[in-house]
Amino acid sequence: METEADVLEELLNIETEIEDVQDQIKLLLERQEKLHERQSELKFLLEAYKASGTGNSANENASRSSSLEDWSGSFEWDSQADDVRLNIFGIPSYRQNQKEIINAIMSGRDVLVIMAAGGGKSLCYQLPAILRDGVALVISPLLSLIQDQVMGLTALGIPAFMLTSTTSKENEKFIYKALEKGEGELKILYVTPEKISKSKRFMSKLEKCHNAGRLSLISIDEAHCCSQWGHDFRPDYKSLSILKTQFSNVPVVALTATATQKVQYDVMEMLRIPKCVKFVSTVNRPNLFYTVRSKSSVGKVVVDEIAEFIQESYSNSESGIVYCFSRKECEQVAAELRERGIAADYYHADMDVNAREKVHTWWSKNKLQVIVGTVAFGMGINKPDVRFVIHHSLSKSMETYYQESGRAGRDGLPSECVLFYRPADVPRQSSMVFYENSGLQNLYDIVRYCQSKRQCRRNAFFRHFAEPLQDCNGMCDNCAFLSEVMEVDVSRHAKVMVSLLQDTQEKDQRLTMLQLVDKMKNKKELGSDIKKEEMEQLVIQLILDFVFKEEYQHTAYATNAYVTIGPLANQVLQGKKIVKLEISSKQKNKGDSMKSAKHSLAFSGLELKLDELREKLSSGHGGIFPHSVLSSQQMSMISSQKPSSAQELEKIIGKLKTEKYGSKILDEIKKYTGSEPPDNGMLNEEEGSGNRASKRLKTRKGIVVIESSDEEL
Ligand SMILES: Nc1ncnc2c1ncn2[C@@H]1O[C@H](COP(=O)(O)OP(=O)(O)OP(=O)(O)O)[C@@H](O)[C@H]1O
Repeated sequence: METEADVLEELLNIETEIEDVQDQIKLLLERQEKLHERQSELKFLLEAYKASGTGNSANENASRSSSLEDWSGSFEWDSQADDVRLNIFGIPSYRQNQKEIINAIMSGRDVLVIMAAGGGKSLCYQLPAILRDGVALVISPLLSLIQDQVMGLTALGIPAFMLTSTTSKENEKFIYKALEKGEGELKILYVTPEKISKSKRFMSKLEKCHNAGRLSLISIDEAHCCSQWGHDFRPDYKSLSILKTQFSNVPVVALTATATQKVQYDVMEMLRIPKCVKFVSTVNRPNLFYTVRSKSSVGKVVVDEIAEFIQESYSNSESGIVYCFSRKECEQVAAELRERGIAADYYHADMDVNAREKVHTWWSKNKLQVIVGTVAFGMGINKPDVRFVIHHSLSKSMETYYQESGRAGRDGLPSECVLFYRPADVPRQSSMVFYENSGLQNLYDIVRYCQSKRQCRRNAFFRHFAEPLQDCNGMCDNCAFLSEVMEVDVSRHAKVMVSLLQDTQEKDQRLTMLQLVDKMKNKKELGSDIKKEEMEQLVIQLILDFVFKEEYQHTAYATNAYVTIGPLANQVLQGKKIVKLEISSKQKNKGDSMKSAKHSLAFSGLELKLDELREKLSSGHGGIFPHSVLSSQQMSMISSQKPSSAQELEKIIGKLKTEKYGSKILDEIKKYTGSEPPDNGMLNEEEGSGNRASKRLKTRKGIVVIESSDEEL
């Protein structure tokens, strides 16, 4: 006979089960959304494969245009464009996609350009701006970016101006006259998006310029700021939709370094350019070496390790950035690096503009080696020779990390990106991003990147940006150091953890991640077979696997993140879900790892430069260098990495004398020139008749072995 208590119990059980089912439905719906997203990405990829007609070559698909139109052919402006490129910009040849983009713009089409940092986006709109009649309008989000661009263009003798809060009355008058009446020389005008959204006066002058047929093109830099899904949404970018509506016959060029499929669609919609020609270059940055290092729970140890890394690897004051989570942390880390003898200063949004500008300028002029910044130190950094970007803590998404780490090596030379990861940093970030669109999903993606000890870091980027995989060439820690990683079954630990958390919740109590790990220490039945750090890793793994979830509580001062039971917790309790953790069985000596990384970097740097030499030497000389010196992948990797001067070459190859691989490459050179390199001075290129290519090789080798040379390549 059922009693009232029995009924009540069953009712409670059913209610709990309903909640459980609802959680699972939510989870499945989220999963469905992700699958839909991936489905459309894969369809896009398939189209790209078909368009290239290759079916399976990742490299050939690294650069994609959305339409089958051929923009690489001959156009009537070719010779004029070549002339401007060479004689005004001083650029000897186009990089991947540049010519095609210029041709599409010159043909009057709207264009969306996705090109990695340092890829050369500016030329794509600046060159057509010079070729086309009239004034090109460029919208760029930051004053500092605009100032740099205008300064650079002015130095090249191009009539470029900006209309911002810093513009003098005199210049403003000149600009308005030029727009309205076509008086004076104005080819490129930079404004911030606020000008479009807030200045009626400016918009009316622009309209007059357009009505007189003098608005040549509209370029929108950092176009991802249009999208709420992007990592840097700016409300003022929304108002840019007016441009295409008002000036429908003027080509719009939207440019950004990164945009997922979702962001691309969003940008096209926002800017009203649905039929634009899309040029997507690879996100691959072959010169960047990606590493994730485990981060100590002791703050001083982390700074010690960062300082050691900088002093060991970049003792010649090579520039770098250290990204921190908070303003306070920035100031602290900068001070501690200074105590350790490193010229470092901090940069964050809480400083006044002058102080920030001063730090940025000092760093740009190499008077300061390291900037320790928050995300505020972001767009507008165009220093080409940043050799390392260190993340003192986790970024909030893969996109943000790609952008921030991508500030390294814009000059194409080998550079390092190191992320210090500690599971305890996850709740710090999650309590900041959980209210953002897809904030947690995005954060968990980068957390997966950090937790993995096996997956190629580069592949994680390719997957994230839905791009065909390319070879990493050993340029990430997981590919370069095959440390022994075991997949350990920790289902037993997970079960105990779930029970513990359930018990706590039943008592109406909450636990943070660290409190949960702390309580696990007292569970004698588990022994001590997994360490505290691994236990932390396990909590995060369980969050990623939907066994746990994070919940937030606001206090007057902060938002706290707690770990609570997630939709798949019962599966673990019932033994239906196996939980595995990647654990390094033999921790590699960090010093050794970094040294090998340096060798690997130096080697790849040498190969980059040697391939350049090989290409140059073999052209017209029947191939003096054998292909065996370099793999074809390395050669294809090289083609986009051209050193522009002997100085660049020298810097890399200067290591020949000391680095492990130097002698190997010297031997190769000897083999193919048949002689020792001259150990003083350089051979005159015009000297002698004999094998000129071989002499030129010796000449290059002169650069290799001699400290100084100003010969241009
Ligand atoms: N075809 C080329 N050959 C050699 N150098 C080039 C070429 N195109 C551009 N560059 C140079 O490459 C550097 C980076 O170019 P640019 O500033 O346009 O990059 P970007 O794509 O805008 O990068 P970011 O997104 O980081 O701002 C500049 O110094 C530029 O002069």
